[in-house]
Amino acid sequence: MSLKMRSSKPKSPTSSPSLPQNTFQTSRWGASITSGTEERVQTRAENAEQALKLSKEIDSLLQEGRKQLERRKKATKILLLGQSESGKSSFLKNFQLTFAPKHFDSERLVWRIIIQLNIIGSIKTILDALAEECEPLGPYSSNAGSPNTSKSALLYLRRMRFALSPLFSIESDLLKMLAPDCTDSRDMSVRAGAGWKTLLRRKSSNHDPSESWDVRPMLTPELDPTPVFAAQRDDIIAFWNDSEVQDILRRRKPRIRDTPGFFLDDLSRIAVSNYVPTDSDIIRARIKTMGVEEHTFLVERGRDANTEFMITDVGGTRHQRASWAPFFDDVQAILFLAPLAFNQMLEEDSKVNRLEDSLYLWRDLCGNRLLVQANIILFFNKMDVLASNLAAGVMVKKYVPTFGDLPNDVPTVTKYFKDKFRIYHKKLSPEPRPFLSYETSAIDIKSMGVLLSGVREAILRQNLRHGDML
Ligand SMILES: Nc1nc2c(ncn2[C@@H]2O[C@H](COP(=O)(O)OP(=O)(O)OP(=O)(O)O)[C@@H](O)[C@H]2O)c(=O)[nH]1
Ligand SMILES: [Mg+2]
Repeated sequence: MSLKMRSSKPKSPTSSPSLPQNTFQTSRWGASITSGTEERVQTRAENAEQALKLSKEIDSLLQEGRKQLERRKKATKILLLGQSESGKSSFLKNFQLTFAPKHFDSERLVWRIIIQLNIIGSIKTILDALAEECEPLGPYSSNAGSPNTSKSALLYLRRMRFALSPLFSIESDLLKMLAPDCTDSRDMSVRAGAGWKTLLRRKSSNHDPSESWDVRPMLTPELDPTPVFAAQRDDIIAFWNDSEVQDILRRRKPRIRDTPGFFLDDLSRIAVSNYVPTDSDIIRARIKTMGVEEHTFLVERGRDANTEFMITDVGGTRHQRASWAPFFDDVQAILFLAPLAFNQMLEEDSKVNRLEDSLYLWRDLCGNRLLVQANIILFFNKMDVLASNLAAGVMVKKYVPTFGDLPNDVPTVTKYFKDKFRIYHKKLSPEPRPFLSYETSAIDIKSMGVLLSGVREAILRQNLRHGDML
């Protein structure tokens, strides 16, 4: 629909032959019939011009609205589901990296801060582990602690705690700004729609997007951990590599290397003043999702350039799952992520095994009548973690006795659990539907790019078949 104005543009009053130029026309006191008429004509002309401008603006707004609606109709609509830490937000980042790399790039420095907060979290985990060993009666006790630890460990702990205190005060200030509900970066979560990325961008010093990412400090000095990391780099690396610290950490579970957002092995590269996160760093950065986040972005290149993605990412902890259902409607595919974490417990409930929890969730989804028409694709994510666990000698039968004496290798273990998911899918689906599953490692960005392109194609084909995309 186009909004057309009936009036045509009137001739300019100054060009009208009926209004001869004379000095009174411009004189304030020369008000005359002639000038009054001219004023009216001029006002009318201005009004008409304004109306025309408004009409054009409305036209272009309507056109933009129409385009948006068209894009939305053609959008690829995906819902990411799965327990907390299953990798949903990492999938989202991979989608953005694959289909909207410029958009992904524009957020690079925002992720630097999250990665730095992740590192502060890991340092705190080490200090806590040391404190439990060396100061069992609290930080003011003179007790040397467990017989396994030396007096020098206690001194080391106290020295590092003091040396790194500026980092902890920056952590506290950053969290107040980003995630006021959290006091520790290890629990850092941001509410959907809180606009934390925008907040960080706004706080950044004027970054010129035409420049490559550089050493420019992103935050005001009091809020920027970068200089402190750069100054303490060698001490932090030595602390992390200290043999006594490593001994203490070896006795603890979960292994610090298995915790999300672990970057201590990369300190020599990251704790520098000109650190810019790599794509892979960004995928590995950890921040918990709270609530439901809807992400919309345009495909930036290729034959589908300018078509839209709408990806809904949800928080996966148990108490958040009730909020998923309203988003089941109107999606073309649900990607369900289920890491084969047979040897781990949920963070929010240490009595519940993660794999069992994923199976429960899967059963609920398969049997859900609201989802009878939905395309559900299952991803056994974190395959690299499974492989490293099995390589380290973790035995499946210790956690899942029915696994028995089957070979404790990746193909057998994967098939064993995949069959369980397949059986529930067949038994509980209200109507027969194909069982689609893939094994992934969301931190392997190259393979993810290929896989996600395939997933998108499949989703589009499916919709073409149903006529929705035409
Ligand atoms: N090693 C490894 N780490 C992964 C993989 N997928 C995700 N991660 C990491 O696991 C952590 C948790 O991933 P997220 O994507 O934040 O998990 P989530 O499902 O969004 O979790 P919630 O937001 O709490 O529901 C992050 O640090 C990721 O980098 C994977 O395949 N392998
Ligand atoms: Mg998340």
